[in-house]
Amino acid sequence: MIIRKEYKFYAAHRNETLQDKCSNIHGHRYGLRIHFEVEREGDISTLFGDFDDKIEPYLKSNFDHGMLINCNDPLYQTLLDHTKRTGEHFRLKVFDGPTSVENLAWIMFSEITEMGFRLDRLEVQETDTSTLIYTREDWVRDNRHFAKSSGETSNDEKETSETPSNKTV
Ligand SMILES: Nc1nc2c(c(=O)[nH]1)N=C([C@H](O)[C@H](O)COP(=O)(O)OP(=O)(O)OP(=O)(O)O)CN2
Repeated sequence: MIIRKEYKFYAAHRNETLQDKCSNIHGHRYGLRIHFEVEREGDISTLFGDFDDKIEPYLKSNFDHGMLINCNDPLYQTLLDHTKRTGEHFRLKVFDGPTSVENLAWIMFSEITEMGFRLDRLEVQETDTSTLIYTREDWVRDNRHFAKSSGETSNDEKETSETPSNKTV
């Protein structure tokens, strides 16, 4: 059985690796459709509120009204220097690679799995016309890829030992 829950957050980012408009700092209203695998016990499965109790604070503290940033982007150091100089802090979700919707989906799939949920798929809508549908198979394949690229043995369903944002897709 699948329960699909919808969430959204607003965040800035840029893709400095694309030599086009996307290398400018810009923002999106990211739409999420999270497909949770659930089992019913008696008349009901997981309560809808049980998902919200974990996902909403996760999005608020990590993403909403923040910036997705590649730690290899020179802009990241600029932001850190600003914080050092002024004491002003920003909400930054740090990626170890470009802040593509593919990398975002992998990080979120991993971190929501870490909360104890089992996901069937995760849909991330970045613009009015573009949505990434990221399945469990995609996630397992990415885990193997990252494990191989970091020379670790991957236990398929487990994310690699490093935190998700230390990897790129
Ligand atoms: N495969 C991917 N392609 C693109 C990504 C991505 O993460 N993965 N990201 C972008 C940029 O973030 C950009 O902001 C969106 O690009 P754009 O071409 O404007 O996207 P749409 O055509 O979907 O936007 P509409 O406003 O709906 O026309 C680019 N590509």
